[in-house]
Amino acid sequence: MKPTIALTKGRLEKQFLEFFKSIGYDIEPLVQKGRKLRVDTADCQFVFAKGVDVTTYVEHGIADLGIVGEDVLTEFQPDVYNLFPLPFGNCRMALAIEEGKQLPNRKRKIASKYPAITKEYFKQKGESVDIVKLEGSVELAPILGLADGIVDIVETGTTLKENGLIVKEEIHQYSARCIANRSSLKIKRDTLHPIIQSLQKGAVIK
Ligand SMILES: Nc1ncnc2c1ncn2[C@@H]1O[C@H](COP(=O)(O)OP(=O)(O)OP(=O)(O)O)[C@@H](O)[C@H]1O
Ligand SMILES: O=P(O)(O)OC[C@H]1O[C@H](OP(=O)(O)OP(=O)(O)O)[C@H](O)[C@@H]1O
Repeated sequence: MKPTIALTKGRLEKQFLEFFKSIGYDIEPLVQKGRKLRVDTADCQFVFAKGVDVTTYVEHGIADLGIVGEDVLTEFQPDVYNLFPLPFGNCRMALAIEEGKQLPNRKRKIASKYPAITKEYFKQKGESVDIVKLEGSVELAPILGLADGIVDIVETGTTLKENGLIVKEEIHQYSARCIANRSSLKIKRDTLHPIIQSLQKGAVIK
């Protein structure tokens, strides 16, 4: 049986394919997949899902391995093996505010797609905040007066800059990670070993 790998759709998918090709795997069936969500290559079966769902498929053993952002692992704390970092998906989590403004001297309102990371960050600082959960375009929240600041992913900084925001504090650096189902790793050791080895070796070389 081929190993099943759950791959985060979108940004990480594109970067993973480049990486997978660079370490010698045939990605043609993946490039040609169209809207298919399950695709076989010579070596593996791939399923495509949103990041948090990747962790769910791996946690339940439907996928043996997963490729997911470390931000998702930190936010949702799935019960999986967090195996090793991959050389793509680099970004940072940061607290950002409007340029030229300060956080107010009252209980702060912070908007984020990552309420658990936000809560933990302010808890470490000994501060209780009101968290407003958003699903995207988080940079809008301070501009429109919904929040005093945001906790969000920053890569190039373009989205912050073009919306008049600046990083006030960096919280964490992240990359993509390879995760594994706990029992697959034991039961399917022989099937998984070669692919894990080459992903890990490729990640070190890059
Ligand atoms: N601007 C970015 N630059 C680099 N990596 C990013 C960036 N934004 C997100 N990421 C990383 O890529 C992963 C997938 O992000 P992506 O934007 O494709 O999906 P998402 O925003 O989490 O969900 P959605 O599918 O709703 O857009 C994130 O979990 C994070 O690790
Ligand atoms: O620093 P940058 O390179 O500009 O990237 C950062 C932006 O990318 C992500 O959003 P995404 O594009 O996933 O859209 P979303 O806001 O709808 O989640 C993230 O939430 C930031 O908004």
